[in-house]
Formats: sequence, structure tokens, C-alpha cells
Amino acid sequence: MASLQATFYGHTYENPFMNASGVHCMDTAELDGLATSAAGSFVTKSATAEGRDGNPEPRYVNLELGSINSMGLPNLGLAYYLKDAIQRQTAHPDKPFFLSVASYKGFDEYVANMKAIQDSAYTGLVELNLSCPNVPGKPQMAYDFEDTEKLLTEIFSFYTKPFGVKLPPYFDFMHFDKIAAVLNQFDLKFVNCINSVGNGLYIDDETDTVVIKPKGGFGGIGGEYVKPTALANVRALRQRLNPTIDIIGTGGILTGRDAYEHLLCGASMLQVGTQLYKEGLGVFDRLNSELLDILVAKGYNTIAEFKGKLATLD
Ligand SMILES: O=C1NC(=O)NC(C(=O)O)N1
Repeated sequence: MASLQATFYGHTYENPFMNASGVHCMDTAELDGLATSAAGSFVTKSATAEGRDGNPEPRYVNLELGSINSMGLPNLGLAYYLKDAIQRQTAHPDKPFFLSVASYKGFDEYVANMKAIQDSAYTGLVELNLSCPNVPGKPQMAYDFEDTEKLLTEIFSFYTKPFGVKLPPYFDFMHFDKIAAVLNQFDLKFVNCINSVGNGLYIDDETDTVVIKPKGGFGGIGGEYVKPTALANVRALRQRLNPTIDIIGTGGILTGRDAYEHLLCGASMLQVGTQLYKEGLGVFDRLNSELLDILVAKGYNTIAEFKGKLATLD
């Protein structure tokens, strides 16, 4: 009997599907919706030290082939998500989830946020977001290899709980090599590839105008547009990272086939952003059904039978 069970950091999830941070995860009510949906797990909106309104609207637009966003890390603040997470881990110890952490101010805030989690009663997984492309004037941490190494060195000097990092897309083998060489030095539990493809531009064909307000219309791109880049990053990082570091595949998952391809490239868990925004929580019922149909059609009983087994033409 085919099963979509996914093992990740010592827990067996009913299926590999989750939301992508930022979608349907702003507050306790939205998180409760994810927790009772067909998703195997879920992640919170990236928290900064203080709550933030984020960038001016319009700041998210659905497009025919995906989405563009420049939210600017709107969130209710780390203390809110920590309180929710501690209540949640106590009420449902059998349903682990991910707490996403970012930084508005840069290096020092990343450290302070991780110190706050280390000193808290939260014992679950953390997704350290090193790749928000939408804070005006702030570079994406993970595009600075030296700073990323410095930050992880500082965090691992005090942080003893399990965590992983959310990466931006890379587009050059030299960059795949460099980020993997940095990450392989640390006891990371996972890497999430990819965050949105940063600073794209979409023009409205009736008004000849950009469609989002922040940064003159520049925003992170998600959806069908990004699947080839997402698959490449999952595959390249899987080929380069220590096997102890799992991979979460994010980017361009609209169908069971897209999910299957991310798994072929080596992903263990799968995050859905744009299509969850467009379709709502029912997307998880559909994706589970479509992915299961693919396993059955191919004669697989488990994901392990094909995970990471993308064939090449050599
Ligand atoms: O990491 C992020 N990626 C995005 O595409 N958008 C959000 C945001 O702007 O808050 N953050």
C-alpha cells in the first residue's frame, strides 16, 4: 500500500507537504488552520524581534504564472510566535512544526532572536530565514558567504536546539559550491531551497505600470516561474551537502508532479507558497492525492524508493 510518509529529523510525518513561510501563517488562527489541514506540517511567518507592519500595499499580487511580493517581513513579533509555539508543542507534542525567524536590522538581530529562542521553552525546529529579498536597503544575508559563516559560527557558539536555514536561489556552480562549503561546517538539520527569486518586475499590460508599490515594483517571484530554479537548487545542494543535512524543497509546486520532481531532486519535505495562497488549504488534499497517484502508477510504496534518484543522461 503506497504511503506518503516522510521522515524528517527523527519524526515521521503523514506526508511531506507544508506551507511556505509567509503564506497562511501570520497568527494563531491561521496556524490552527494549517494544523488541522491535510498538510503534514507547517511553518510560522518569519518573526523579527519586534512586530512589523511591513511594506506599503499593494505588496502581493497573484499572476497567471505565479506571484510577486514585497511584503517586507510584516509579522506579530518573535514573542508572539514563541508564545504560540510553546503552547502548541505542549498541546500537540505529536505534531512538530517549524518556527521561522528572520531579522530586520541584520546580523545582531539574528543573534538576539536565536538567543531568545535558546532561552525559551520552545524545543522544536527553527527555520532561520537568511533570504528575505524585500527589506529596502538590506541585502539578503545568504548572498554574503562570509557573513553567513560568521553568523552561523556565532549562533552555534550558544544555540543547542535543532535548526536549519532558508536560502535564496543561487545561479552559478561556484555559488552552489561556496554556500555548501559554508553550511557543511555546521550541525544544521536542514536547508530549505528556495526562497522567492528576488527582485523580479511585473508590468500590468493595460496600465504600463508595475503592480506592487514597494521598491518601485521590484519583488520576490514565486510559482510556475521559479520551478526550474528551485529544482536546480534542491538538486545542487543535495549533491553537495553532508547527508546529515536534510533538504526542504520550495518553489513552483502546483501539482503532484511538481512535488514528485522536488523529491527526485532530493527534497525530504515540500513547501507550497503561491499555490496555497491561490487555492487555499484544500491544495494539500489535492497534492496528497496527486502525488499518491504517481507513486501507485510507478509502482512505488514509499518516497524513499525514488527520493534523490533523478536520472541524468551520462
Ligand atoms: O523571506 C521572504 N520572502 C519573500 O518572498 N517575502 C517575505 C517578505 O517580504 O516578508 N519574506
